[in-house]
Amino acid sequence: MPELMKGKRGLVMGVANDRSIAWGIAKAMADEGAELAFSHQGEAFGKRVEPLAESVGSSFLVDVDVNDDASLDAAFGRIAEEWGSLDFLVHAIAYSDKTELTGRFINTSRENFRNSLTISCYSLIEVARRARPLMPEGGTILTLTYQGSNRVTPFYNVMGVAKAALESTVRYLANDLGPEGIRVNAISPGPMKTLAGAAISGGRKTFRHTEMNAPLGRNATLDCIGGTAVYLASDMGACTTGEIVTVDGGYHVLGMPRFENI
Ligand SMILES: NC(=O)c1ccc[n+]([C@@H]2O[C@H](COP(=O)([O-])OP(=O)(O)OC[C@H]3O[C@@H](n4cnc5c(N)ncnc54)[C@H](O)[C@@H]3O)[C@@H](O)[C@H]2O)c1
Repeated sequence: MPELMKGKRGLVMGVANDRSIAWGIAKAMADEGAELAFSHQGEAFGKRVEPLAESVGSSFLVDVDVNDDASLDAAFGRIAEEWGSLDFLVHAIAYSDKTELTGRFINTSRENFRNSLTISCYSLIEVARRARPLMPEGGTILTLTYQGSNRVTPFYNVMGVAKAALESTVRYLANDLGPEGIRVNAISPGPMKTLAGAAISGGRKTFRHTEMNAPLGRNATLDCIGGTAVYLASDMGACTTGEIVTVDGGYHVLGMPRFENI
């Protein structure tokens, strides 16, 4: 079996548990021979991430809150010290106050707007700036988005705006870093049953609706998302940057649901 990520080292940010999209990506990367470091948000998540990291042969954990510059500096400092370079980075981080992932969009507060966009979008710029000097021979940066960025999805609210900004950020970073051989792409999975997914009101209905109507009749899986991440981060994706790759059973091509489902 070919090991598409053999000899490549990557930092995976955003594993909270074994249902996290970042974990699906980490497993796929490890299966293809990558060496991994993990960032976790705080000690409680650290305890959950530790055994998962161990199961893919990694004991390289760093505690990062993307709102805390010092924790970002420390994490990238350690990578520079221990590895000297980085081949890929996975940014699977998003946050909005749960109370605004329900009800009407018009009630979005300034504080939660600022916080959601800072954590879910601006943090990609922060990590890209720190990863860049560690990628002198080029590298890959991946983030995660959702189609609520360009189509209204019930209760996705401010996260839709944050994901639209994130997708635009992917294009600007891709253009900025392309001449240095650093590729920046996003994967846009359909709804997944994760901690972040559970924060969105009516998440189960969105999951079921997508599954019922998607051309493939199925939702995304951690394995499918992981496989897409391997393609984008490996040399197979060497000519692809600034792209949003959708992994949703084809749901995004629909103009309206099947008649039998209306
Ligand atoms: N679940 C879905 O339906 C779905 C669909 C498409 C895209 N996504 C995106 O996938 C990404 C990963 O989410 P997930 O669904 O795997 O959920 P998850 O809850 O497993 O992961 C979210 C991660 O974000 C981290 N995070 C939040 N605030 C942070 C901060 N201030 N500093 C550092 N880390 C922070 C959490 O610790 C957690 O590990 C997110 O960007 C999410 O928007 C999710």
